[in-house]
Amino acid sequence: MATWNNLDTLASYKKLAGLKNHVDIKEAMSGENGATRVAKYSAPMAEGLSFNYAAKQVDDTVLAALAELAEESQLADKFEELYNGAVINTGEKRLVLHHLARRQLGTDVVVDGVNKRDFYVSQQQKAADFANKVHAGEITNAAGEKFTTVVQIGIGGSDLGPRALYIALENWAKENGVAKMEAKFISNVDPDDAAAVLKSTDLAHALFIVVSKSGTTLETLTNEAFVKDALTKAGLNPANHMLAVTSETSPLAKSDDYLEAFFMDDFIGGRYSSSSAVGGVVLSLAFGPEIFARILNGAAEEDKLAANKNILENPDMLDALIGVYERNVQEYPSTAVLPYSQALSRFPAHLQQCDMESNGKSVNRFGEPVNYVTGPTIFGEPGTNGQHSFYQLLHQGTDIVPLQFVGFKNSQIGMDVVIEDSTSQQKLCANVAAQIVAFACGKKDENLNKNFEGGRPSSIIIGEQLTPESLGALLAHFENKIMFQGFLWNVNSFDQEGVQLGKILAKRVLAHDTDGALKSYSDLLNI
Ligand SMILES: O=P(O)(O)OC[C@H]1O[C@H](O)[C@H](O)[C@@H](O)[C@@H]1O
Repeated sequence: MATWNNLDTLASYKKLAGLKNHVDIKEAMSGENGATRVAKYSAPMAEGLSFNYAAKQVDDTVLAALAELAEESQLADKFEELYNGAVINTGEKRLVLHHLARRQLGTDVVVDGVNKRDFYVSQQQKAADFANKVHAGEITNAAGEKFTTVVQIGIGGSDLGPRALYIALENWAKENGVAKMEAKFISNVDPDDAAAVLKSTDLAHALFIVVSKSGTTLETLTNEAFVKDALTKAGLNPANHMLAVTSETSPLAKSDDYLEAFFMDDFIGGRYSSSSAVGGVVLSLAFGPEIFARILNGAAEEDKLAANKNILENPDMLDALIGVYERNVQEYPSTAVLPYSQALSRFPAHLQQCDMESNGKSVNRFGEPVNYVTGPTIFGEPGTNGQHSFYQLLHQGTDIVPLQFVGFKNSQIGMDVVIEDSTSQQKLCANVAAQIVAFACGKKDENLNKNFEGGRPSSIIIGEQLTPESLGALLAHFENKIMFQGFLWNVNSFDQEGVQLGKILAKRVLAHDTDGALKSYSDLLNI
């Protein structure tokens, strides 16, 4: 059994803390040194991806200290315990089994007589069979016509991951002849969200998936009622158009109002649920079950690498360790995720939840306050768009923001044009290469307003093309990175008590049970 200790009690952490500013990135990345580092500091990921950390503030000395930290904090042992079914989510006393939904790792985990691997596989099979029947026209609307659109109703983890994955493969699927149904998403309780989607959707040919692990989320239940109302007003029977994805213990599971229900369980956290039926049903309907299976395979391949004890061969663990060095030793408050891929436009939004809801904690896994900083603020946008927006602060602002770039050598659609001797894809990739060096090396100018200090660290994940497999590997990389960081900070990354208070107060506002400032704001907003 691994032992769980606070980061600041570890001898290896104290050693690491002595290496503050050990590497001058500007110097390290200039001239031939830079070229040597780019070749040397790269770790293969699954599915042809690679994690290049040449422009991070590391050298062999820092890496050796990070390896000691990984060993002393027993990261690999903790991961092994997690996927073999230990109660890692101490706050809710739950297992953490999203890796098992990808089938590859670990022994069989049996809870209350149920083999969990078999359970997840059976739900995937059920989603696959259902999707195949919809595509074949064996499951149709009341008029016997095929469904053409699928609309997911969910929020947080029941929206962000599946939506990011759908958008990531939408064009790829069309290009590769596997686009089966258009997918849309309703998440916000703002009535304009549901209204806009409903107005642009052919209701008679649409399937709606109500996705809520708990089955109690206000926004989702409200939007479900909103959609049912629209279906009824259109003369359609909601029971012929609605599906549910929920946990077996949720109130939704007991309803007969759905054409079909698919299940996950309490051992898969909302923000880690893309690999379960939460992502599986919508993605199998949109692209076919084979494509969803390919995403899972990519994730499973990355998970295998995450089990490696050697940090130089474990890009997920290494990324996590470098992130903790940046956060706790270098004291950088935030991290930007910058995919140079329009298809990944919602991936940073997914990571915002996955990372900040997991590691935005002030107490350790035993409920005691920690004396060090934990999860950084995460934000991001695709490049090159971000360059024309917030990169000013990243280049010349007073805070240093570590950067995580993602880039692909090839586009998904392949349509391109040569303008001034280069393709658009080449321009995209040229920009990410330029940014890494600009951030690291800077450029001296006598005019301080035009001076670039440099010394701003970044890493890049490079792939051939964004495919189902590489997307799965990318998803798993960040999930595993976040998990390892939670282990290092000794926090429970798998609960989210911090979201409760706002929900409780909103209920009080709606019940007119307010006083003080809550009453004043309620009045100002005309509630
Ligand atoms: O899937 P649900 O139970 O409806 O939950 C949806 C989301 O809402 C909650 O407030 C949590 O903060 C998220 O972790 C969760 O993903």
